[in-house]
Amino acid sequence: MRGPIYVITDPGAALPVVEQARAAARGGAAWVQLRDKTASDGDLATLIRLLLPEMAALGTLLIVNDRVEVALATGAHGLHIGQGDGDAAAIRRRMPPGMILGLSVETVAQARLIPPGVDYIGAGPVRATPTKSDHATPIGFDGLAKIVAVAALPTYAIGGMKSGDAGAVRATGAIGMAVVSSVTRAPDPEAATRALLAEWGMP
Ligand SMILES: Cc1ncc(COP(=O)(O)OP(=O)(O)O)c(N)n1
Ligand SMILES: Cc1nc(C(=O)O)sc1CCOP(=O)(O)O
Ligand SMILES: [Mg+2]
Repeated sequence: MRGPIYVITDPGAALPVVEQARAAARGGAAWVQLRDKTASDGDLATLIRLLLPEMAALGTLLIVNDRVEVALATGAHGLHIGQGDGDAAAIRRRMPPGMILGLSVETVAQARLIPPGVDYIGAGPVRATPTKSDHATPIGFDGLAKIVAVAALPTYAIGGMKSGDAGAVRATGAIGMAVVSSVTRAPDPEAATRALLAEWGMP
């Protein structure tokens, strides 16, 4: 199984997205997700093609948020979609073998309906967060534990996750945490990633 720290980039942070991704990978993030609602498909594809070999060399998976066509065209390691981003089963059928598909899950009811072919879920928001203005109702750690139990898939906690949360996340059965601001808005994103990893008992 993949490591516990999943970093999602933020074009609103001071550091350029490309440097956020590099810092997270150097710091030991198992996953980096490129999330930019406004970038053109062309610019996003250029960024993915630049980062893919760098991420692969560091053992980090590069995941694309939302953009099915861009993820497929660039050969990204994976794609992350939310409940409103399309039919996961239909998208899976278009993906080559080995490409990773992640799905957001906000409720136990959604967890019961995860189609085959989803590789992992991001469950949340655990806490309310200003990073995603349209987030669902926060589920807390209790809600997270219920989703983990029903989904029976590798689960990353998301939404307000920060230093000090590793124990509570682990207690729910989730395998890690997905973070935006805890890393991308830290003074030193590489060190912040490393510190989160250390809290999970990873070197
Ligand atoms: C790992 C992970 N989990 C959840 C999300 C949220 O996806 P979604 O609900 O589609 O919202 P947007 O990120 O598209 O605003 C995620 N991106 N990553
Ligand atoms: C991208 C995203 N998805 C969420 C969900 O609940 O599905 S919460 C979120 C933003 C998480 O940002 P931060 O780590 O800064 O709180
Ligand atoms: Mg989405």
